[in-house]
Amino acid sequence: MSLLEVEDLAIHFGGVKAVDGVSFSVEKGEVFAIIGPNGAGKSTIFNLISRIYQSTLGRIQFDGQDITASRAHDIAGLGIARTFQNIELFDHSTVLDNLLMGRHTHRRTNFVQDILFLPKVRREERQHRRRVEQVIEFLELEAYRKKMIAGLPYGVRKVVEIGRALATGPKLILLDEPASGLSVEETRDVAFWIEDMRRDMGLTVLMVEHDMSLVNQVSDRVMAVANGRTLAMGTPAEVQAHPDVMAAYLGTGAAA
Ligand SMILES: Nc1ncnc2c1ncn2[C@@H]1O[C@H](COP(=O)(O)OP(=O)(O)OP(=O)(O)O)[C@@H](O)[C@H]1O
Repeated sequence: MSLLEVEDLAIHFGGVKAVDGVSFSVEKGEVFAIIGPNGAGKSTIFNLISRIYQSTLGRIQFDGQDITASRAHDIAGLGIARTFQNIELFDHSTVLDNLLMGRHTHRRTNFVQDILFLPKVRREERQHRRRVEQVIEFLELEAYRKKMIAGLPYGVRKVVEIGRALATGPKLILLDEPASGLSVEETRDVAFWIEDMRRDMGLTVLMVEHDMSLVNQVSDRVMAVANGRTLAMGTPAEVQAHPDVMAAYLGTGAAA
């Protein structure tokens, strides 16, 4: 069974069919990219999977469980983490604290146990810190651990955003335009990290991305969407050569 199965997913905002009957599945350990012109419905697909939006129609299954009606704040606990196109970090907290906040979905102790700082709480706290330290090492964030988010360069904040998602210990990570606003060198680093996430952490990656160099470098399969519908699915080369995809991008050159 696939790790993620999306069947006939649709959401309508008034008259706008933002997503209009999309089906795809992502296998465990796969890097799967969704591409498409602006307004195609890519972020809306992410918002449906992370349960920020409720679908009008369709079904989403994750790890053998129907999550179509799950609550957004239960999603991280199930093993799905995401990053946002517009970076959603706490600007006036340090890198370390932002990553520790990512761990809160795993809190198994209650308020009274926390106040008394029982051994169980201390053990849990050590586990959180261990995981966060692994993420800091993995993403080479040592130099920034005590720095406030607000003072960091954009490229570093993007990496911390990935770190916050990784700190939750997901099975599936949703990356919303991980290369947007990054330099060629920074994009190359993101490509290495995506490959390492898969190889060293056994993660499955679902990514929305406009940067075709990144898509080509890391994706096993690509789905192209336009006007809320699937245009083509296959290897990066197959999808970019598809006549409907070329027509959808005509004039933008984005898929060239
Ligand atoms: N909450 C909402 N209310 C109304 N319309 C919405 C809402 N969210 C998305 N849409 C509409 O759904 C369509 C798809 O938007 P979406 O943001 O998913 O596109 P996208 O492919 O992610 O675009 P981009 O590449 O520019 O981020 C657009 O027409 C958008 O205006």
